[in-house]
Amino acid sequence: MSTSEIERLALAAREALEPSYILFAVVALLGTWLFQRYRHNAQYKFPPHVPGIPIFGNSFQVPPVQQGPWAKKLAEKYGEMFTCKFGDKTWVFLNSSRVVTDLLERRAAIYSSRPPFPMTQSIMSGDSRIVLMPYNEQWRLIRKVLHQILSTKQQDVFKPFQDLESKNLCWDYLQTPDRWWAANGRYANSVIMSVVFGRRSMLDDPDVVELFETIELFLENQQPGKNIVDGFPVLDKLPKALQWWRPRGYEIFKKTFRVYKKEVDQLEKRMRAGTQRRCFGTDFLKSPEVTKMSEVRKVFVFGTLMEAGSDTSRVTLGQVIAGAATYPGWVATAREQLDKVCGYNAERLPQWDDRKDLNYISAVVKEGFRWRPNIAEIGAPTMLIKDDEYEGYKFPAGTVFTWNAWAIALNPDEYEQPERFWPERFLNGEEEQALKGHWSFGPGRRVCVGWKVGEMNVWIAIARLLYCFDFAEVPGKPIDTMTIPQITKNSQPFEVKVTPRSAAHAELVRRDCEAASKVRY
Ligand code: HEM
Repeated sequence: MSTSEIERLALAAREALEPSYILFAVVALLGTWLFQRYRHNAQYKFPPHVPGIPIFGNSFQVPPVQQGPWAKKLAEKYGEMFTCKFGDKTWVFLNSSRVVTDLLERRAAIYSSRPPFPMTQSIMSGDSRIVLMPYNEQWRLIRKVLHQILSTKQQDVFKPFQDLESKNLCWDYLQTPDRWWAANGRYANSVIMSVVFGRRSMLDDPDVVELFETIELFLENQQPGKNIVDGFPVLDKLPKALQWWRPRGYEIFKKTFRVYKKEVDQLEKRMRAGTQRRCFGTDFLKSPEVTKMSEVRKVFVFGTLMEAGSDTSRVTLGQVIAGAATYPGWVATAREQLDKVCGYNAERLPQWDDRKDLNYISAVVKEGFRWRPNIAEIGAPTMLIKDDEYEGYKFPAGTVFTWNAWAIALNPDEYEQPERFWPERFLNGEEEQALKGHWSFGPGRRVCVGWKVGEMNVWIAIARLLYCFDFAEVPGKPIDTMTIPQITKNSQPFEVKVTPRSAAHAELVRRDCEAASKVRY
């Protein structure tokens, strides 16, 4: 190719990147696509539409964070179902347990896929985050791997780590009570790190801090309306050079991959040196499943475990603490049971074996999941893969459905006095059935694969914290439980005063928990 030809092509490429050309290409592509979609969807019938604007629909109405209260208000206006448009995606919000059960559970075979997310899944996650994978063979393969480590059969693997780490948690609360949020994060992360990588994590571990940063980057970008290409996946067909969001997404991918891979590299190094104790990671790296995965996918299996296993328990512990500070009445009831089992004068910490005698604590944990479902405030979107009809509506394949978590959890038709933290509502003989009575782990086949680990993390930690510590609102800084932020950049989402229940309880923590903070592996 001659020099002048190269110059001509370079000029053409520069011109192609002019904003007016990009705009023209985007509008032409979107216009054609939307027209086709409009004609296609005209044959179908949806629940009431929330009015939006042409092309973008409701994309600019949805708040960037804390969408729960927004979607709850709409449910109050529209009833059991309503429809929104986010870009070219049609979302149907399911606002009652009845319709969630009917569609996402009973018809799970066709309601369990995910819509395409070119930004958050393809670019930012190298197509490898299980939570966003379509319902296909790759999802099944990874789900099976995760199930092997997280299922209820694995309880005995997790219990000793949860025992040790929750003692360390009590120790941290005693030593640095104002760092309770960081302590929750360390606790949850260290349980999963111990099982998966055979190593603990300590308070202020820079790798843990970075991990929580990548989680928040993902959560921020996953909000509907945040990335135009996730609203209009057709834009992914533009030449890569015209995709202005791509470099930002790729930077996030690089950071996320680096954070995950660092742990995997260190694990492999310890394995080569013969110093690594057996753990999930050592077994997984030698398993036949791993040979069917690319390097990125393998690293993301580890990353998913670290990520999903850390933030969720940290947040739920925070919710129960907020519930204790704002509705202290139930704490007294919890302590009646705890004191009866563990002693009225701080004789010993609650143990796993006490669980059968501490059904009130199991009810507290369930109420903690229900009360303000902060992990997925408007649920997680699933995609219908086949046309379907329901109660007079006709949905095309490709429609997105979600359970409106905040709206259901706070609906008085579903729960009496829903805003109140009231564990008694779960004292119904089903205290040990952690998935029953709320949707915080999601419905149907995409139900959280780590629910048992998460529930156990919260159970033992809360039993011990409630036995040993008091939680109170800070004078002049009441906790607004309806607006506890989801994304906090590693700072605590609200202020709370943590003090030992008595000198005897402080002494118990010193006696039984200090040693846990010194264990190293
Ligand atoms: C502590 C409380 C936890 C809560 C409230 C929670 C909540 C959720 C929710 C709402 C979903 C989405 C469900 C759906 O799409 O329908 C989910 C998915 C998931 N969770 Fe959890 N989770 C928790 C703990 C954990 C733990 C400890 C792990 C792993 C160590 C974990 C791993 C996952 C994974 C891998 C998925 C994706 C599953 C899939 O798409 O097939 N979670 N979780």
